[in-house]
Amino acid sequence: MQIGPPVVDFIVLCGFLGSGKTTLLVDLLKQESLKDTAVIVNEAGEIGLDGALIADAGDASSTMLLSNGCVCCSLRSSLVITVAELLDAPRPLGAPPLRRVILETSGISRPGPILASLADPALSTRNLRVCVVSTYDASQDNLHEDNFEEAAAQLTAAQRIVVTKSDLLNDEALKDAEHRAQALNPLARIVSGRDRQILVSEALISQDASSGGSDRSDLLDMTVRALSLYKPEAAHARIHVMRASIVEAIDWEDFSSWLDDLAGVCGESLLRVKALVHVEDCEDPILVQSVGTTYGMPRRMPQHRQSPNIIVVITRDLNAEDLASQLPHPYVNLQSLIAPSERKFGVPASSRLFTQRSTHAKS
Ligand SMILES: Nc1nc2c(ncn2[C@@H]2O[C@H](COP(=O)(O)OP(=O)(O)OP(=O)(O)O)[C@@H](O)[C@H]2O)c(=O)[nH]1
Repeated sequence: MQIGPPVVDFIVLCGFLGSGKTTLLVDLLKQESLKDTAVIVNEAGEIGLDGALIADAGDASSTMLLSNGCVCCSLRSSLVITVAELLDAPRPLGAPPLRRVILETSGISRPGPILASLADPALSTRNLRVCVVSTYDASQDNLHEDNFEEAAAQLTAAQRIVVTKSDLLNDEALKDAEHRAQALNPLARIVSGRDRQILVSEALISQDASSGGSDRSDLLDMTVRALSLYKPEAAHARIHVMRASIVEAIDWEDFSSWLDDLAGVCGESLLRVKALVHVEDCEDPILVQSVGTTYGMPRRMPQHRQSPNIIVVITRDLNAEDLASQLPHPYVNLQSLIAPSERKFGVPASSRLFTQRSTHAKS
């Protein structure tokens, strides 16, 4: 029996300027009848061209424009109001209940503040199931120094990275682009392929895209798989993927203060944290995630009682050694996913990517 309002999938579609967000959304609206979907378009300028293209493309039940500002900074309260209005609005005659909202962000938006806005008390009871999807332009350097910070924030926040413009590349170059995208964010699922119809619906409407992987019972498998696909040789020089191990048993207060210290030490350089940890004072492991320095609500995960600890941290311009020296901690040990000796020699064995559940008592 469902308690409370029905689940509405909220897809934050991000990706740097020109990486193919609008084209993806327009293609989706052309190929599917999406009367259960609303679209919100945020454009940093006044012109509203993307909004017009999208409104023309299909039959989403409503298209709303947040223009002349960026949804992650100046328009944060407008986003909350717009989403609340969409959820409260009576449905058009004959339209099914609203199941999905897709927010196309401006190319310069960062997902962290948007996710924080969606956690606003005005929306927190609305049962939004949020998923970040980011486009990755296979034909060029997505992390050019002019756009590095925003693009890094977008790609590392994503549960799904959609490889766009594959038609411009041969098979080998496309594979390289997929590996580069995976190495930026081993926690993301890479959506790629030459069949546009499949790509578009896998990117934006498949069940997987909606759940974001965070509450799926195969979360562990997904994470192990993603990390095992990590190609060290494709790693970006400024993006550091690390794993942390719990050296001795730890309680929740110790672990959460480590998370706070991590955010404090890294500041803007912290891009993503995903952790499933066993703590002494809870029988269930706890899942906690951040996008940027914004942590979501920790959640008990009873279905993962047998899982090992999984703690993955992604930063920019700060490596594990830098962090270890600034964040000394007796119980948590951070290591780079790529040992210096492994950089040239391929994929680390997935069995080494996780710490076993500690059985030590803390002294
Ligand atoms: N060849 C090719 N071109 C594409 C593809 N996707 C997008 N483009 C082109 O890339 C340019 C930018 O695409 P958009 O969809 O507007 O990109 P965007 O991310 O919405 O851009 P902003 O709104 O500026 O952030 C347009 O000229 C598109 O036609 C693709 O899959 N293949």
